[in-house]
Amino acid sequence: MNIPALHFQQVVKHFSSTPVLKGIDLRVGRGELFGLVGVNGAGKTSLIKCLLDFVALDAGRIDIEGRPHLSPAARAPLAFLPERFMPPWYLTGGQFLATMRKLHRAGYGPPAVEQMLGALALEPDVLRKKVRKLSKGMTQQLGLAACLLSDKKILVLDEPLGGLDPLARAAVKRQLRRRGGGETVFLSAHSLADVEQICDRIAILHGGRLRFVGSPAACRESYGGASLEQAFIACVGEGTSGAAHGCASAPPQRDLA
Ligand SMILES: Nc1ncnc2c1ncn2[C@@H]1O[C@H](COP(=O)(O)OP(=O)(O)OP(=O)(O)O)[C@@H](O)[C@H]1O
Repeated sequence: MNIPALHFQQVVKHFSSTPVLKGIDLRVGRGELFGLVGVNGAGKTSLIKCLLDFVALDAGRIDIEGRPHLSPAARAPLAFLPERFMPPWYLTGGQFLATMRKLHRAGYGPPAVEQMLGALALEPDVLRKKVRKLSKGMTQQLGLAACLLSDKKILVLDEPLGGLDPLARAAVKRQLRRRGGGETVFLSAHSLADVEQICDRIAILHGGRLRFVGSPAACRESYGGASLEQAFIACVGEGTSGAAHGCASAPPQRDLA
């Protein structure tokens, strides 16, 4: 049997009495580059937090490579880049990467670091600078470098492309597509052009449910529109109750997975 890298089953999450995730079913295959998209506040970060056991599920289950996500051993194959990445301010970039190498129990040395920084279009002097002196984009790139160097099988990246300049974004996308070890990537993003370029499949989260799961091409086909952005707008506009980012009734779902 083909065990998925990530398997969300009827995942429900409320914050106070507000339902954010209303029963998410999703399989992410091994080696897939999977993009989670949705409007601001749709629940993308919440789903990622559920996966990482940063918050408890109200119902449902998540398996990582066939093992319940609540077990620390099940989460061992994950490397994570948070949306608002803030490494310890007092470390230099080099010290941060060395710390992450230990935490990830990875075996890379200075040549791999140098190569990764080059591949991500990041100047090598980030290794000498204190991270508090790095720009937001440079800090994010440093976090991405730690994830990509981690030797972990599943990379969970919350908006890894947000806030990067066009050069850095192109370099990160190239690196994500090129990843050597066949890692699974589960990322959230807002730029649908980026998602279309790099993701094998996407899921559109809206109103607490998945409206669509499938390839970007299938999404365009399903919802029409010349671009994925137009298809996305048609998808999240369909069947809404008029609530800002939610819908009162169960919306239609086109699950092409
Ligand atoms: N700790 C929390 N306590 C209460 N409500 C929360 C908490 N975390 C998230 N929420 C709410 O859950 C909803 C989903 O938030 P979430 O951050 O998951 O959305 P998102 O899709 O990642 O948004 P964005 O694209 O803006 O980053 C929002 O309404 C948010 O206010």
